[in-house]
Formats: sequence, structure tokens, C-alpha cells
Amino acid sequence: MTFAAALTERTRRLQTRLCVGLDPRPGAYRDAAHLRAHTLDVLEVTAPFAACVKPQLAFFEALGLPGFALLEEVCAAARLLGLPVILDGKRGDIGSTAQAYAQGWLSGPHAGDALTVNPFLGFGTLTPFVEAARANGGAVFVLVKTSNPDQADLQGGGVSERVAAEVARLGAGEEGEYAGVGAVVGATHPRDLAAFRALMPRALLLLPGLGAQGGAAAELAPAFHPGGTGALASASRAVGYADGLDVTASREAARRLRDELNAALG
Ligand SMILES: O=c1ccn([C@@H]2O[C@H](COP(=O)(O)O)[C@@H](O)[C@H]2O)c(=O)[nH]1
Repeated sequence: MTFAAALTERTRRLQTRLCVGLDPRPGAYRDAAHLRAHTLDVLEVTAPFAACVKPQLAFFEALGLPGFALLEEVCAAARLLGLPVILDGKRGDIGSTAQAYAQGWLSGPHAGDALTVNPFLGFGTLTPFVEAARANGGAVFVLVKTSNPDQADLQGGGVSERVAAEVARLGAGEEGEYAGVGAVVGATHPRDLAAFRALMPRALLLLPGLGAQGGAAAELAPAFHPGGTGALASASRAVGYADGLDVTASREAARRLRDELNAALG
């Protein structure tokens, strides 16, 4: 089964549209063992409320070799829990280097089921990622309109809409309900969601920024199709550090966000 199909099946079966972000911040822990244990615990306790999980590569890379080992553990644990894995790496480069990124993050030993990719170098940079994802039944999430307040410096003036049109074009010929070419649109832009949903009718939308960045579940309904599929709202700090390092609080935060997203869909 492809990433898009598995994710949509899990969304329907568990009635959850929540993506749990894993951003292990070294400053929060006594040592590496503590960070590892808490990260794996958060993954396990939130899994029943999650459609998928999104490790942020920056936090694993920052740990050096132990970070890569932990990432492998996280990916393996997620698979045992039935959770599709989106690696948030925002990769993009000239073609030959993009190919190496694609090999590493979509096909290699640390591979996820999906990867976030950055189209800033031009649409050609997307090709190796899309090809690697297709070869493995995986997916890419192209940055269309990011959640940060200064995104409009470069993404305004119709740029996000141009990228959205390319996302739709790339996914157009694919079989299945949703294509393996999805898009990142910040949960902090609720008024734009309906337009991006219409521009990319068969793309999965990844909506980061729920919680800590001010994104509110109640405002995200326009990103979804009838039946509540087609989008995932992502929260990292609001789940992983809901109340310090208390994993019970993380589980309850995931449950609450799942319920809020479902309530927003009516
Ligand atoms: O537009 C984007 C794309 C990615 N992110 C990433 O998501 C998480 C958000 O963390 P929170 O704690 O939920 O704010 C983080 O890893 C970002 O790098 C994003 O925020 N916005």
C-alpha cells in the first residue's frame, strides 16, 4: 500500500487527522539516554491518537551519530505501531545533490515514508524526490506556504500559488485517491486553506503550526475533503512538551487535539 493510501486508511479507521511532531530538544534532558527514552515514550503514548508521525531531522542531526541511531529507532518503532513516517527535512538542491538527498531520506537506511522538500531552487529540484518516492510508494510534501510569519518575504506575490499549481501537476497522473505529491501549508494561515485545497484537489496537505505557533484546530476544516480526509494537522511542542516532560500530559494533549480536529469537521 502506498503512503497516501495507508495514511488515509488510518485516518478513517482511527478517526484522527493529527500528525505528531517529534522535535527532541537537547536542552530539555539530563543526557542522551533521557532524550531517547522520552522521545520513544511520546511516540508510543500518542500513537493511538495519531494518523502519522513527523520527526524533525534538524533535532536528530544536531545529536550527531547517536541522533541517526535514534532516528532509525523512531522509524522502526513507528512502523511497529502502524504509523506512517514523514521526515521533516525540507531538502532541495541541484539535481545530482537532490538525488543523493532523495536516496538518503526516501530509500536509504534512515528512510521515512515521506519527506518534506523545498522547491526554492526551481521545480527541477523536485524531480529526484518525486521519482524516489514513486519508486517506493512513498510521498513528498512540497513547501507551498510555510507557517512562519515572515514566509511572505519570498512566498508572497503569487509564488505559493505557482508552487501549488506545480504540486497539482506533478500528482495529476497518479492513481489512487490521493497523490504521492503533497504540500505543506501552515496551520497559521486558516483563511488561505480553502484556496489551496481547491488548487491541489488530490494532494495531501500537511498543516504544521498547530498549538505552539498559534494554529487552532477549530479553523482548519477548509483544508479537508468531505469525510475528513486529505489533510493532517501537525503539532510538536504542544504534544511532546505539553507539560514539561510528563508523557501522560503528552498523551492527553494528543487526545485533545485529535478531538478538536474531529469536532471542527462537524
Ligand atoms: O511551515 C512549516 C514547516 C515545518 N515546520 C516544522 O514543524 C514543527 C513545528 O513545531 P511546533 O512545536 O508544533 O511549533 C517544527 O519541526 C518545524 O520545523 C513548521 O513549523 N512550519
